Amino acid sequence: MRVAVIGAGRMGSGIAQVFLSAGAHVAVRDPLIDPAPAIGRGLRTAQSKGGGSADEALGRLTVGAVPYDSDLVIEAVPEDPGLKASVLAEVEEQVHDGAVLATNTSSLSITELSAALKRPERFLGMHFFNPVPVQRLVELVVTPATQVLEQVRGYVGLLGKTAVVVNDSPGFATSRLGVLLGLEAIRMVEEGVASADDIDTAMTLGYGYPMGPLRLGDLVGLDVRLAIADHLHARLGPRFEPPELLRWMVARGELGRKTGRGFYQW
Ligand SMILES: NC(=O)c1ccc[n+]([C@@H]2O[C@H](COP(=O)([O-])OP(=O)(O)OC[C@H]3O[C@@H](n4cnc5c(N)ncnc54)[C@H](O)[C@@H]3O)[C@@H](O)[C@H]2O)c1
Repeated sequence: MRVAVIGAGRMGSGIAQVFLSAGAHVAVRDPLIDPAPAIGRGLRTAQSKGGGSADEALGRLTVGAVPYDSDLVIEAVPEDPGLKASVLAEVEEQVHDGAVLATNTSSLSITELSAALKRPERFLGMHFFNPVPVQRLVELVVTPATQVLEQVRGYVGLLGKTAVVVNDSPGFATSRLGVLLGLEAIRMVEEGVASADDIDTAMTLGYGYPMGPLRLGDLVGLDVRLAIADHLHARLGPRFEPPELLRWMVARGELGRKTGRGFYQW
């Protein structure tokens, strides 16, 4: 199979790596960085854990042009609707009519992005999670026009990952539920119901979550959490209104692990 990945940052290089590991030919296009070193490092790590030959897989990587005969093109450029729409429209012209186009957006409307395309029936969201080689879920986000779901479900199976299917709606399934839980946990700290540590322990030991919602917020970045909450608040209404405590922490630069302080000291 032939896959093209547009944008080779954190997500694009991971997506390229897992398709190479699954035996695909992969072309990667990024105007700013050479993706080969990061992908090579990822493939060598996978090899050391029992994966296939990194050198053999790297032999199937090309950098630059998107091949006309690509089966699947995955866009992973920054989260900017105008940039994504123009990249998708441009690449649609460069591949054959039967190619599938996918976006790795984590928050934008798939329906709105599909307005830029001539073949919206061959387009959907393929939401991978970070780090791509480790995370087992791919959220497939479809519009009423999408006709390539079963084909793409097969591609996810080739990667050894699990697909869930979500109709295009704000926050898809993952952010909508994950952010709601995180916001309520912050409101509980704000109201003095319990400490951050006790709220997280309640969910890890009581409900079997691998990580509590406040620790997860610190890892994701509280500024990122706030931006998603603002987006969902605007689209889905008051139940996503960000708590004052979250705004206040972000304003003070308490963003979680990346600044050394959030609900925890890092
Ligand atoms: N980082 C995450 O945890 C995560 C998780 C799921 C989804 N996403 C989504 O994945 C997408 C990419 O995120 P990321 O974290 O990899 O970003 P990133 O900033 O690490 O990488 C984006 C890459 O796109 C490149 N780029 C910019 N303009 C381009 C163009 N016109 N053509 C080709 N490449 C171009 C940049 O040079 C950069 O290397 C975003 O839509 C983001 O919302 C991110």
